Amino acid sequence: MWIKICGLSTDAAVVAAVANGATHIGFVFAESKRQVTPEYAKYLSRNVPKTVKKVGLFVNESLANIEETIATVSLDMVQLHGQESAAFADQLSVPVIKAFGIKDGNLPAELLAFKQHIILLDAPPAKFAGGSGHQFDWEKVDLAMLSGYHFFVAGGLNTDNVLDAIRIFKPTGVDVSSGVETSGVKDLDKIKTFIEKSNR
Ligand SMILES: O=C(O)c1ccccc1N[C@@H]1O[C@H](COP(=O)(O)O)[C@@H](O)[C@H]1O
Repeated sequence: MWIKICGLSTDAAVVAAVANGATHIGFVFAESKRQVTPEYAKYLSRNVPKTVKKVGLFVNESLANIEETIATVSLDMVQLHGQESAAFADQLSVPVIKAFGIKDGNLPAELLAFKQHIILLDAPPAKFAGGSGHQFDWEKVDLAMLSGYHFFVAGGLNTDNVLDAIRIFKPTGVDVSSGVETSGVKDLDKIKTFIEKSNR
């Protein structure tokens, strides 16, 4: 199971994610209360082993700026959380996770064009493009449409519901940000519990 802990902005949270077995860690470079600069993400990454994938999250950012951040931080992957096209994703130099906000359980037709990329299912955008802690309507999703895709489930996951998400979707991975926070700050115990439960 891929386990991605996203929106990291402190050494303690990075250490907790890595030490407890996260396979992916995420840094937000888009507008967000979790936004970090490329230089700071590079600093936070200094002791992260190569086995843990560093993912940079962007929303409708230019190709040039994304590539510059990939180089500065040595990102392994990028997560595109806006309206980026498959043609845009195809041009990036590292593997891409493309996020889709799922409304009323409807998977977008666009999914087909992203077949060679990794998909991330999230709640529809609210104030920001993501990271709202909101869940989408799991029961309405046509799971057969996800056959053949590598995909993360995200959106409002937490230590209480991650096992249900895994049971229902049988995803390649799970992704969390708000659900491992307390009062808006990454909670080291919740990170540990989330990873342990995801690995069950
Ligand atoms: O985390 C953010 O602040 C963020 C900002 C803009 C776009 C996406 C963002 N986060 C991603 O949203 C999903 C769901 O997050 P949550 O667990 O519901 O808080 C996840 O992929 C985050 O990486």
